[in-house]
Amino acid sequence: MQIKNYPLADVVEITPRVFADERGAFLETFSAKEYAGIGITHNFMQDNLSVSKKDVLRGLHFQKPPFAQAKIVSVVVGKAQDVVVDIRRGSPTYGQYATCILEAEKRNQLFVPVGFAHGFVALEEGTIFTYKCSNYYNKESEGGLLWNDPALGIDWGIENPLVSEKDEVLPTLAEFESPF
Ligand SMILES: Cc1cn([C@H]2C[C@H](O)[C@@H](COP(=O)(O)OP(=O)(O)O[C@H]3O[C@@H](C)C(=O)[C@@H](O)[C@H]3O)O2)c(=O)[nH]c1=O
Repeated sequence: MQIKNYPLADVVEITPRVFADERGAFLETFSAKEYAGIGITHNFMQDNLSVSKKDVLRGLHFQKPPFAQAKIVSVVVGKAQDVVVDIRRGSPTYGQYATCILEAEKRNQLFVPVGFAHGFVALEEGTIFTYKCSNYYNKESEGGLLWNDPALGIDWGIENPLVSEKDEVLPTLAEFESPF
């Protein structure tokens, strides 16, 4: 398992060890024991999967406490540009973002801590994005930030993403009060 730290504290990219042989490949995508060794001690309660057309952008999302979620995100088919924004009040990197290309071929994962807004854009047709969540979905606890807020200045790498109506009306950083 390879670990890469990011400039935003607690965000970690994990690349599990892949055992390749003449049949194909095998890897452990999660092990509570191994991940606890790098500080990820959450009790993961829900696994999600989404399928996206090329240029679909989902985000930026989070759930408010007491339904806040840490996530381990990855791509099993295709490729996505993943983005996390630090919304922890008092954090030295509040309002800053980090980005990571998640690729089925690389098998890499990103750990998204509680206190981050999360989104991604699908870079290939039929991108299948999977993630583990440390809390259950709770509709009333949904929150978000506007993906193209100039104050965030996120370079999504594409011109005209396909964004849901719900995501087009999320607040900007200036309009928003972080629950974290
Ligand atoms: C997230 C979620 C959605 N749903 C339902 C609600 C809705 O009818 C349908 C689609 O929901 P959304 O449009 O919110 O799906 P989506 O835009 O893919 O939402 C996801 O975006 C990424 C960036 C994240 O980080 C996730 O945590 C999640 O917020 O699925 C659930 O039943 N359970 C869930 O956990």
